[in-house]
Amino acid sequence: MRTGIATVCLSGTLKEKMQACAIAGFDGIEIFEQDLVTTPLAPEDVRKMAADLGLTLDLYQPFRDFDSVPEDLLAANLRRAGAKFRLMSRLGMDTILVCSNVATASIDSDDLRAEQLGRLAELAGDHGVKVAYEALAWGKYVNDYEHAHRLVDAVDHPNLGTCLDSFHILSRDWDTAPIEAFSPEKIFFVQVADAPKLSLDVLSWSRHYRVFPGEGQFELAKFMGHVVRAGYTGPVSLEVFNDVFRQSDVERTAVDAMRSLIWLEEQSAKWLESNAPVLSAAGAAGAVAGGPAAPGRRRYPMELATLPQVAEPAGYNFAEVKAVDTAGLETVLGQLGFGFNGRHRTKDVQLWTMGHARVIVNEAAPGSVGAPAIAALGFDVDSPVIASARAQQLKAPVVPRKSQANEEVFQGFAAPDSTEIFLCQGSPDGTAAWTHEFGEGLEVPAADEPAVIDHVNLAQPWQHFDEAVLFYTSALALQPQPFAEVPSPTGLVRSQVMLTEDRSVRLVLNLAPLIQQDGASTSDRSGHRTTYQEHIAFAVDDLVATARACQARGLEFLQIPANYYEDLDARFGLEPDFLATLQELNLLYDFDTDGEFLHFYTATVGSVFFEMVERRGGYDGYGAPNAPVRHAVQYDHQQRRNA
Ligand SMILES: O=C(O)c1ccc(O)c(O)c1
Ligand SMILES: [Mg+2]
Repeated sequence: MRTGIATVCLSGTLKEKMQACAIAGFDGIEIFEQDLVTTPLAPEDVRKMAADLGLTLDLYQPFRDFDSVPEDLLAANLRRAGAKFRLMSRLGMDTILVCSNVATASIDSDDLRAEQLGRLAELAGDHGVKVAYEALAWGKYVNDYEHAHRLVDAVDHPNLGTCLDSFHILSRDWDTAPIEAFSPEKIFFVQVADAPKLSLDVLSWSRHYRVFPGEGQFELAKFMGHVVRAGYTGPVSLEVFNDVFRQSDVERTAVDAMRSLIWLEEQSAKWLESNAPVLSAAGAAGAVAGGPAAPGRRRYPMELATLPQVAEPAGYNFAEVKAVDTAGLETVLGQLGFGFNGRHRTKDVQLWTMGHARVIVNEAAPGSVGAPAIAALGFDVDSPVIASARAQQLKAPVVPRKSQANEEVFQGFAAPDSTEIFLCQGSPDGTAAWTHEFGEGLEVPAADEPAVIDHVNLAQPWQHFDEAVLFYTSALALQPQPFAEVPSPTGLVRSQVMLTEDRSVRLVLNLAPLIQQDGASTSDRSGHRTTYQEHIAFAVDDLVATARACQARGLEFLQIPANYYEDLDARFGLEPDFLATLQELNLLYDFDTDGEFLHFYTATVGSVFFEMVERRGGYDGYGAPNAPVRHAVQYDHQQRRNA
């Protein structure tokens, strides 16, 4: 698959964008007119720079409001087109994108459109260039890709074809299957963009909220499957208008973009394999009569690369918190019921366990880190080597892990928020071999609480949220859920759950408010996380008993306001004794058709706090109605601490 990206996706000057695209490994680019008009480089210099960088210049765009116009305007439009065709020859480019007309003063006649597009195709032919006609989702009369394609067929000129842009097609919910019947010579270009499902007018949605494939909710593998089956072999090019990407670090965004195409290529191959067309009677000759046709691998003109295959992780292996002064963390873990399982033989780290929940406390060198924070997560996978190869092919940055002989070597990567992700060998009984490297001979029994890590909640810098969704989807095979928005005193917190089918891994990504509670910015320009509160949640069988035991050990609970319990009672009409117990112990509660949820939070240590949860029945959420209470109480604490 030939990869491409439109310059409009990225920040910076044309030169910076081109360099970033080359570094990220793109085959080619689309040049947006704005980027060309505003560059001091001559078209010939742009052409040379692209050649030097190994980039093809695949598409010049956009050319607007050409069709469906009165005769006098057509003459002006043809003159305008001629100028652009001459510019393209200086750039060495052969394809221009022409969008369907959005002007209200245009004329609704397909005959007129076909005639005018025919004149444009003639002129393009004279200049040796090609016109790719795209139906904008908000085009005045042409807003459906099949309509655009019918016009192209009616004109039937070798210099006129269509541009298929997944956004314009999927935002309107058009069926993508008819693409397969298009003649591949008439598909001049394919653009891909994903998007979250929003109820917003389609133009605003398109211009501000497109995201890279895998970061939104469109069925792009299916779209691509139909494109591949049509026989298209040209570039698959990202065209993502996004307010965040346009102001983020250009090289980093280009890598995120490239990752999305590598992933989409694999997903498209998978879609084709699992949706292989049933062979016709003639095609199935030789197959057992009447039997189902074998869904064998079919070859298509476009070659699709695949990646090392990984299953979803089987669970959390460990969570690691890091601090210079670890005393506060040790106290809270002990009060929660964790047992100290000794120090590592060669590293300055401690192991704390409760049931199968393992927390590593990393004693950082003075000055190396700020407040205590979540530093790393370990996931159980079938094969750490295969999972690591996959992550590397998806351009995940490798983190070196120093280790001595006889010690388990973890394969590790930096997630977009700089949390280190380690791929560990899973075991059927949930144990971890590496724990032998801790406290040899010092057999401290873990508490008898059968706990596991239920979920981990990580704050994401605002400019890397979408990148994180794609990272965990593509590298770790977690499934993104639709995002929610939680009101907090510092803003609306975007919260998105990533999970495995069986829920053995639940990872919650929260968009850190721009200004955190102490007034500092949550991330510096490079996107490194500073100190937004994050947490690790453990699941137990009997939360009330756990809370009482924690209370007896002196745990400082997050104090929940009385108003909350009045509201709970109003909403659920709880049994008075039960309600009194919840209030006495600062427990939060939720109920839905699947089951019940009880949970509590600890006070915050540095930027980390802990949560204990009990899931009853099939409750699958996280107590979302309680999240605003948690945010408000934590904010209040912070204010008082700062006062
Ligand atoms: O938003 C637009 O106007 C616009 C322009 C060119 C495109 O290719 C496109 O998909 C949208
Ligand atoms: Mg487009």
